[in-house]
Amino acid sequence: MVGLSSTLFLSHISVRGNIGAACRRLFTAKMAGKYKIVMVRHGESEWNLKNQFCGWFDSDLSENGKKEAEAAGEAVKAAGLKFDVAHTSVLKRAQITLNTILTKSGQSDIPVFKTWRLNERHYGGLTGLNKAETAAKYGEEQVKIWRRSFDTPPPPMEPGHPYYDAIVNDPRYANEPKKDEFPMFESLKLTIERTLPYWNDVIIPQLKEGKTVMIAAHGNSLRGIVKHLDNMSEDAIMGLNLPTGIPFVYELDENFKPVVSMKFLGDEETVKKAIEAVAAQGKAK
Ligand SMILES: O=C(OP(=O)(O)O)[C@H](O)COP(=O)(O)O
Repeated sequence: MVGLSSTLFLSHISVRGNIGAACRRLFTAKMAGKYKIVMVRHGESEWNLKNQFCGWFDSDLSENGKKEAEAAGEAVKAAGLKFDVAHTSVLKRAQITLNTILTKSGQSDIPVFKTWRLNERHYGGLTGLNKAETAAKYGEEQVKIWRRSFDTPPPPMEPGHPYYDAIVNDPRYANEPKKDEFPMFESLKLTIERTLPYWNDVIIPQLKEGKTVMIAAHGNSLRGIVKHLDNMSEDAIMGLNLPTGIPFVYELDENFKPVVSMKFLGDEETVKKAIEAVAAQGKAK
């Protein structure tokens, strides 16, 4: 289990190799933001455990992932974080993580919004493939491009794909996304294009009302939000990997620019190891 230490503290680590941004974060971390938002990638899923590209497949949490979600809830409670509203995707690994966090931190009665716009990026034809086997077949460099490039999408999910029907004909998508915008693959760029409208039209207005917001979502849908908030370059975002089940805090100024950026609720060494483990998933072994 990628656990949080029992003596929790807020770690503030640089994971992007961007010295200017790191200095800005260290400097601004001392300033109080006007708006607060806490994000978390769901706990480890069954498919994370099996090292399979998951995307829009609705994988359960693994036993370890359930424990990570509980630890995340304890961390939120220990940090004294209280939310007015929460947002999550339509996928159960994010929803269960959110429910667990809210229950553990004694705030399960807040409004929860669920949207496909916070879904993980659609991994197209890679969905269900083992990442290490894919790296052995196509090369680690190609897998890194598929996983982390900004605008190179994975191959499309064709109608004969083993998970095509389960995803395209899932009743939860009966109303949206519309058939003509239903993705068959997504790059990070495309993911951001459908996530940002939700950020701007739903979440920003709630922040403006003075609400503290929680988001439980996915590695790449959250990387898109982080790229936007921290104004990261396409190169810089390639180096960002998000660990499962470790919440992180943003505080924003009146212009919605971060004054506190990606402050993890976990000890620095644990967070660093969890991030490195995600990055290593694309190795051929
Ligand atoms: O479904 C996925 O993300 P999720 O576990 O955050 O939902 C992807 O398989 C994550 O894979 P990546 O880290 O190779 O982009």
